[in-house]
Amino acid sequence: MMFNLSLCVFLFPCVKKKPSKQLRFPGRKSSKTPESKEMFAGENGLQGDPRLKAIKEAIRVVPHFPKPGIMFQDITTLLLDHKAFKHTVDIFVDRYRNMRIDVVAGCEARGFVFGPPIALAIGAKFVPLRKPRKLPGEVISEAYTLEYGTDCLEIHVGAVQTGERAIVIDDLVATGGTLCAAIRLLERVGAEVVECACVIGLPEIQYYFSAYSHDRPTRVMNPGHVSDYAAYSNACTFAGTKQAKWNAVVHAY
Ligand SMILES: O=P(O)(O)OC[C@H]1O[C@H](OP(=O)(O)OP(=O)(O)O)[C@H](O)[C@@H]1O
Ligand SMILES: Nc1ncnc2[nH]cnc12
Repeated sequence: MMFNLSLCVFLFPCVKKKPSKQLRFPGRKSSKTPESKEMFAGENGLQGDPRLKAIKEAIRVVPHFPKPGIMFQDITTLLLDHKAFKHTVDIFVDRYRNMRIDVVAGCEARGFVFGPPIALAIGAKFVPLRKPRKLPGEVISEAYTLEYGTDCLEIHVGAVQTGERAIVIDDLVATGGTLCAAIRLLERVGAEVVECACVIGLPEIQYYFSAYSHDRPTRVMNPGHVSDYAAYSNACTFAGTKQAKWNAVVHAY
């Protein structure tokens, strides 16, 4: 996996050196630990729920897209299966409907697919976090690093009020860079980020987020794979910034 170290140091000043072997996956035989499969289901009464299997089976995995080595998790096939798509939204709605959520923030582009139906169902506003130069009003921006490149997210100033309770929705967490940028944006405009929710979690990020962070969970349903170095960087970002006290724990399926 290509990784641009100078960019990493610029974006994530808490990352000073490459993770040691021990930091990478100590004691792990496989990235798909039994605990990881059980945590989300256990906490949400979903253990053995056939909907999770249906969701996972509806997601197509395309090897070597958009670059050699990337196992691309394609949610467009999930959208073709209206039952599996509805199950996906229902699972998140069940979790968030009684959590006093004011804001559902979706990350462009695939967070725009899952975020709005969740927002409508729980009675929250939907706030798009967009790629640069797409929002017409006054914006603030956050740069981040991805599994296969770098990017930036923006939010409209005034879309979220100080003290509002927000969740961040996306289809997938790979390195965690997008979620980190989304959290930073929402916190800069005064929101309280309660949780991040993704349909798909890539297993390596689960390890790093579990190792480096604590209280604020990130909810995911399905596993894939990821650049562990970039995941490490983003987990360190959580641990090394003002968000340290409510970081993320990813539960992969
Ligand atoms: O955890 P990360 O390493 O940040 O990667 C996850 C992000 O990458 C993908 O989006 P992408 O930026 O490719 O944009 P797209 O949805 O417009 O294709 C995906 O939909 C997530 O938003
Ligand atoms: N492996 C992957 N599949 C789909 N979207 C992604 N975004 C980052 N990594 C991805």
